[in-house]
Amino acid sequence: MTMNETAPQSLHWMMDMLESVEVGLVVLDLEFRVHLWNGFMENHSGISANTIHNRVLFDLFPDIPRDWLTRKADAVALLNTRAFTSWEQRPYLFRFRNTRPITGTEDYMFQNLTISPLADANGNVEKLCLMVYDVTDIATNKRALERANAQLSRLSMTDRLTGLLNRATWENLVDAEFERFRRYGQNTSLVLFDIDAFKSVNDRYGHLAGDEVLRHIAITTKNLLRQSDSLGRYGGEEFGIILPETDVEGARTICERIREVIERSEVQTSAGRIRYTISTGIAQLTQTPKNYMKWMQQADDALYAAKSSGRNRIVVHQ
Ligand SMILES: Nc1nc2c(ncn2[C@@H]2O[C@H](COP(=O)(O)OP(=O)(O)OP(=O)(O)O)[C@@H](O)[C@H]2O)c(=O)[nH]1
Repeated sequence: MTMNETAPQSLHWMMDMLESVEVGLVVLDLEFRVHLWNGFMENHSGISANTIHNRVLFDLFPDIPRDWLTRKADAVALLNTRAFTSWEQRPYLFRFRNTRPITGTEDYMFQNLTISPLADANGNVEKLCLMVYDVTDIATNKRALERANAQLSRLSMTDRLTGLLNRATWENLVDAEFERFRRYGQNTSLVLFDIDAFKSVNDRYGHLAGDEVLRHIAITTKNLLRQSDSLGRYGGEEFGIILPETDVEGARTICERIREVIERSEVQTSAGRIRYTISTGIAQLTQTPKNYMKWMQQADDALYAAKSSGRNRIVVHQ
């Protein structure tokens, strides 16, 4: 406002600005009746200022969390201070459709909200101003970044071909299980298994078909295990399972089931139908091994014994 302007003129301009600013402005009295509803609010709600004038906000917006907003507004009026809520605490107050073309992936407009006290000439707070900021772009970017980060950390823990835990991640779990045993002495079994004569599968059907066999073994085995068991791809055609709270007899039963299901399966590949078998070594954790690597060595010795005694069988480390 400059000195030359008359007050009504400046008021007119200011009202124009309030009308057209890209922020939602709502003035409410302490009964939540609406006294100002700017263009932003009209455009996004489809409700005109004339319609909503003097109406109680909650009557036209039954979705607004009444208790929450009342508590906030009471505090603002009582303390005569502003309150702020970000989209991360509450994605939106007014359920407006997202109209941004670029961030059209989100259905609703994300909003930051400020509630300001409006005092009269005597300093009494009788009205409140809600300022509604459209932060859909920021929220969408942040969410996309979070999703990308989550995917990256998932990728760095898993094997690309089979989606199973990769060697490093799985070995860490073996180590953790070993430490748990040292403390609590629970039953735990470790399993290593390996596809028999996999080289001849690759030689006969090609590497891509070999890859399909690896995916088949991953899905088949995973479906036969419990959520609490940890399955990993240890090497090329070698896999490992940690079976917590499982003694050697339990482990043998599970491994026998896996062995049988695989022996009966036929993998449909682009190069033809492939049948295959696996050899398995089991080592239950006892006081003997000094570290988890020794425990893995025991399972690997058992696997070697299964291979050298004819394949398609299970050997338990004694
Ligand atoms: N298709 C495919 N083959 C792989 C992959 N990783 C390792 N291999 C193959 O797995 C085969 C392993 O061969 P070997 O170690 O001789 O073992 P094997 O032929 O299974 O014989 P045994 O284990 O003694 O029964 C090799 O031909 C590797 O090329 C992979 O990611 N994809």
